[in-house]
Amino acid sequence: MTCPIESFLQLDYHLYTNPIPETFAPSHFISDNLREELQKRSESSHTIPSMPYHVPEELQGYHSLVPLEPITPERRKFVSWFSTVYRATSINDGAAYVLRRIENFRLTNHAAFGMIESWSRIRHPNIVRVREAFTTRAFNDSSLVVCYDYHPDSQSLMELYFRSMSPSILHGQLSAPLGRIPEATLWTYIIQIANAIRAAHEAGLAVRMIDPAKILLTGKNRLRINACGIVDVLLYDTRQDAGLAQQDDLVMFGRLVIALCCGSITALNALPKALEVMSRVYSAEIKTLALYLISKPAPHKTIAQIMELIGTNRLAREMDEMQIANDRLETELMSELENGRLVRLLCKFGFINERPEFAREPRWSETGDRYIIKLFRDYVFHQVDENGNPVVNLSHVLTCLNKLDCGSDERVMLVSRDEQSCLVVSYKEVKACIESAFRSVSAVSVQK
Ligand SMILES: Nc1ncnc2c1ncn2[C@@H]1O[C@H](COP(=O)(O)OP(=O)(O)OP(=O)(O)O)[C@@H](O)[C@H]1O
Repeated sequence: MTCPIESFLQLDYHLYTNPIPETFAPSHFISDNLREELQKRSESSHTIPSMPYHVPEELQGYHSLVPLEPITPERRKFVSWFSTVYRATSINDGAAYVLRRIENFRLTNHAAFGMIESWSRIRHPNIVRVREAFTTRAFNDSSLVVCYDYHPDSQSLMELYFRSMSPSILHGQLSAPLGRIPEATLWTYIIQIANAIRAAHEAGLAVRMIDPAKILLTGKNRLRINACGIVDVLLYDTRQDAGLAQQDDLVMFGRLVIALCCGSITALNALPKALEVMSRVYSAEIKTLALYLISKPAPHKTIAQIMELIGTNRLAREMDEMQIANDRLETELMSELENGRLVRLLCKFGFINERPEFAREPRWSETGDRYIIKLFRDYVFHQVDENGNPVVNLSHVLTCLNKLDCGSDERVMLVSRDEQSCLVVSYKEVKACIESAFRSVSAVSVQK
């Protein structure tokens, strides 16, 4: 989770959708699940821990720094240094980013930042984008800071699959894995990680850290390798040949696959037992792939070959799933597109109806175009039943607004509240009235 500090305020997401009128057709709006997911992301981007924390007010063009993890005594080291991750807002574009600070790190060779530049040129859907790096004394030490894209409400594979487990499982006593990852999901993960490694290797880089704590799940089954480039800077002086480091990537990848299959990060310490668990639970192909990944380096052992081992069938299936997910999102987007259009129409209504400046001039709203708009507003929103009770029918409202927006020739009978006047007009005519009334309001308005 991006905000693991427990005392954060929790929102009840369903308050946004309840109560749902009986006539409410859910297909008019994005699904509750997607709304909840997006709402959580938005909330994560704004939450701050309630416990006190000390951060510089401004840091090389970033402000509003917020730690994304509690600073506890049992912190793990990042290579040989302690690190802290902050969310921060950029002064340049107002967007949120992640700043990973390596504490007490003294940069001896400025050329090391060349590696960050190389990483920043990689734009890949399975790699958290690297933005820039700098050193700073703003934390009262010499710190290295690397800036990454921020993925709100993401969770690392470590948090998702390993941290909630009992210490015996974390420390290698393998039993049937708790919360076993379905094989289809595992293949999705394998393909995405392999794809990220492929992008890095093709650019002549090595990922150097394929660790469950540094792989983020940023959406449903969507992985991104995080914290790229830092190890290149930290170990710049003792850097390894890129080819050897790339071979190491494949071994780390194999270890990760075994850990995910067995539900233990130390599964490799008892390899025969781990392989037995894998054979029991997963297909032979996963075991073959994992064994090949952890095998000794060889000239032909490359990420391209791993892709071949994964097989075109699986890659094609993954592509199908991605396109289906894309279609689903486009459909959801379409319904919100309609809503955006309708909100603009409603705003126009709001600007025109019951303007207090014209209150002393009833002719403004009681004659011509404006009168039609007033009656139409009543027709859309203020319907009553035979007993005079309000009718709240969202479908009626949406249908009318859609017909209005497209200027349909369909006619509608508008009746005044005192039932003394009655007009038959087309939606097209009402639309023209709204346009003209809106134009006359905006002509005398002070544009902001
Ligand atoms: N780019 C990012 N976008 C959103 N959240 C992130 C990003 N990078 C890290 N985080 C979140 O910040 C927190 C700390 O990240 P970090 O990589 O230090 O993980 P960690 O679990 O503390 O690992 P370690 O034990 O190795 O320190 C995690 O909750 C992680 O999900």
